[in-house]
Amino acid sequence: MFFHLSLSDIADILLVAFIFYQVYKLVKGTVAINIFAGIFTFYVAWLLVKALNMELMSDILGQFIGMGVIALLIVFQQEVRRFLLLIGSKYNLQNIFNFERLFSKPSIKDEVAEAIVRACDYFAKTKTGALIVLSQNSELFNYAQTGVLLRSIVTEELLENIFFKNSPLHDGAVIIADNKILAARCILPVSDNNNIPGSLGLRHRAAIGMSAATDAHIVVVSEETGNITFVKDGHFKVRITPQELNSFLHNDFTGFVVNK
Ligand SMILES: Nc1ncnc2c1ncn2[C@@H]1O[C@H](COP(=O)(O)OP(=O)(O)OP(=O)(O)O)[C@@H](O)[C@H]1O
Repeated sequence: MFFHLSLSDIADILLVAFIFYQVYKLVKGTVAINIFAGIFTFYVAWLLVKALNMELMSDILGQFIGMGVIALLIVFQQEVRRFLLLIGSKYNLQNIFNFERLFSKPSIKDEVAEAIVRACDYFAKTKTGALIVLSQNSELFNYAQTGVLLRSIVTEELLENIFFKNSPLHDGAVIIADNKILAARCILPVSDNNNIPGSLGLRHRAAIGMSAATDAHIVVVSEETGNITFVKDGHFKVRITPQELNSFLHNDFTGFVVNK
């Protein structure tokens, strides 16, 4: 079968691929990826029934897709707004062609892990509350935007300065992405899980909520007890040692006992 591929067809395909990539990058590692996958499956099914000339089925699916777009816009109006804002932001334009990130596995640099471990050890000894989010595949830019964007290198001194009680940035969470401190004073989603022990307050609930909503790993240091807690996938391990923290930061989860 011969088909003609014009320049505008190529531009069309590239544009669609580009938009899909941007949407995928935005939702990768968050719960929204499931919604994205669901919509995509629905759309493919619609194309299939249309190609097979199944008129009734394609009509029903077509109606659903037409209404679905409006429903999605209403349900996700905040996210859509942020997404549109994001497109024009300087940050995103700098990273828009970063295809490398899509295929590379996130890894933490030794010096970054070391700075985090030393700072957390200091927080534990001085009973300084801290909340540090480590991005994995998701950029977490939406969450970073709730705080103060820093984009600075990770040092023990800077982390200690941020969480110092009188610092204007000490409230909320620090987000570390791509081995940089992306933002401080960020607001995280608080978990409403009833099984979380009452001894764990809002800081820990925010860490657990964040780990359930995204693929991020979170380190919490309690102001009350000085305990270091590591959180991932909605699970947490309380009272970890600096050595354990170092292993977990390097994605070695031997000994990560699951608590819910
Ligand atoms: N949604 C949130 N996002 C980010 N940070 C939060 C959030 N909720 C609370 N925090 C941080 O947690 C602090 C309050 O911690 P709280 O004492 O309630 O928690 P905790 O888990 O008992 O911790 P600690 O053991 O340190 O007392 C706030 O000052 C703020 O810095």
